[in-house]
Amino acid sequence: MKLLSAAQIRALDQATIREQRTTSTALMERAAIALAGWLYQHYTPAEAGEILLLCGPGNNGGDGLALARLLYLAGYAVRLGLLPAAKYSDDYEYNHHVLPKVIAIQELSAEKLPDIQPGTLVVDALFGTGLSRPLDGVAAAVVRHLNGSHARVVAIDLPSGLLADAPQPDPQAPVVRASHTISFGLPKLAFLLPQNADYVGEWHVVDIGLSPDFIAQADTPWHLTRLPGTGGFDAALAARQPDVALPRRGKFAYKNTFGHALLLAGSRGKVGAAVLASGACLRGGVGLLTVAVPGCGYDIIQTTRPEAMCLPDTQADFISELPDLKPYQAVGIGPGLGQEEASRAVLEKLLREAKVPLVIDADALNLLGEHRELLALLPENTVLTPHIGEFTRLTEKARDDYHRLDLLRDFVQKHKCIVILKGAYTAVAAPDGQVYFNSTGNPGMGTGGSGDVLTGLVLALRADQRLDTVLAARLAVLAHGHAGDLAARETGEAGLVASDLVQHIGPALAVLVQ
Ligand SMILES: NC(=O)C1=CN([C@@H]2O[C@H](COP(=O)(O)OP(=O)(O)OC[C@H]3O[C@@H](n4cnc5c(N)ncnc54)[C@H](OP(=O)(O)O)[C@@H]3O)[C@@H](O)[C@H]2O)[C@@H](O)CC1
Ligand SMILES: [K+]
Repeated sequence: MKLLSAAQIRALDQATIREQRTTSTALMERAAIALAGWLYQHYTPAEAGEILLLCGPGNNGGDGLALARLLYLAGYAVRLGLLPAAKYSDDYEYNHHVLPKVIAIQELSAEKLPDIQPGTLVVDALFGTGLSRPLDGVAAAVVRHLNGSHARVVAIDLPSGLLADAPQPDPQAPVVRASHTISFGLPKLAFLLPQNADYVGEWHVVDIGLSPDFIAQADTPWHLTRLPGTGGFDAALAARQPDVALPRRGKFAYKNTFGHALLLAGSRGKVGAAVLASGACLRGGVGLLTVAVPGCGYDIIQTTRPEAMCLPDTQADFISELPDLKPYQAVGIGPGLGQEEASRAVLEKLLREAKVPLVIDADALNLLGEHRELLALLPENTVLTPHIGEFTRLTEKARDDYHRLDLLRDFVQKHKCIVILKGAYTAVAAPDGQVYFNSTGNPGMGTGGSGDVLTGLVLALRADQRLDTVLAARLAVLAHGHAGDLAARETGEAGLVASDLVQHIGPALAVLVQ
């Protein structure tokens, strides 16, 4: 699914009106009906209490006015706080005109702020995608008052003051802190960035029938990868056509189709990383797996992973030798590797000699960060799986999340590689600069070894001869997160450990088979 800029969303609204021979007033009514439907589902009139709708002068405010009318008609108690302005949008004017006269209206001013008690349900319809400057004056006073009130806040389309697709020009200007944000048709890039989490709260998408043709043709580097069906996501967001699919295994498929992977992992005290990554690789469907470990890891791998072959290094504590690469269709390096000079030399030799896809993680990334000259050796289509700290070591400290996305796109385009930047909405960045955010996973996955599991899974899918690199990376990230969601249903988020992820990779991948 694509994520569009504010300018594209405005064009999408216009295209929808044109193509469907409707009017902007009718489209606003659809938006209001969808919002009302969401509110009916989440709050009965008794749970909602008297709802305060704060409306700005544009179409976001128009949505708020139309919603107030529908809520009133459905038996909810509502009152309005309207921002004074020199000019109002036509659909605002229309919806103001058709308001039932019994609804109480307060004109907002800095001197006379609305009564908001802790727990009051407030709908933020001040500004949406038309925000053209940081909030000041009455609008800023109202938002500060709202943020200080401990109200329950549902934001329409965007929390007011937040831009859909760019950093805030004035960090001092206030932004509404919503509990829920309800977006029309598509989520917004801003929702996926950690710096906005406190403003956006939980976000939801309601379908208002915006032009599918316009969306299909829109050009954007930003995408969200969803699970097929309804699993774990908003119904309106669930992919009818899956965003990515794992091809079914043919009846006569041979294990060569699924490849022979080599994993270089582990050092004294960190052989567990090799165990986790190799387990994930096996559960990820690899044809054959060989694990190269330091001598101290030999018995461990042979015991815990009887399905894998094991190559013990002559060094007991760390990896110092690169095996002959001929038998393998993909090579992964990094989990628990340590940062010994001998291991760095193995990494360098691998980068120079490998003719097959590589997956680079953890300590191997730290070695690349410390020896950046090695980046020039990265074979095309190598997959790197850094978390934010590791990515910073490879590039520079980002000013904010948007700057980090710029750094990410520059990096993959320069090095012709794929970066899986791990986080709440893990981003898969492709060499052409396209970025695919992930929609699965939960905070329980922020636990030791979770990254090792992802590396093993990416390695398995890179060894699969049927998949291209970007598809393999997107599938691995989606299945990894879904495995975490399945596991958390049994363990809870706090009780989730990386081994649980390995156990759930099979069912998580099965959902993606088409
Ligand atoms: N189009 C459609 O069919 C549909 C659209 N929909 C809804 O429309 C929303 C977009 O509406 P919109 O374009 O009217 O923009 P909106 O966010 O209401 O604000 C613009 C107004 O605010 C003003 N203003 C801006 N910044 C300001 C500031 N800092 N401080 C003070 N004023 C400021 C600005 O003034 P100006 O910049 O012109 O001076 C203008 O008057 C979208 O988010 C969705 O909710 C849905 O109904 C679906 C159908
Ligand atoms: K809003």
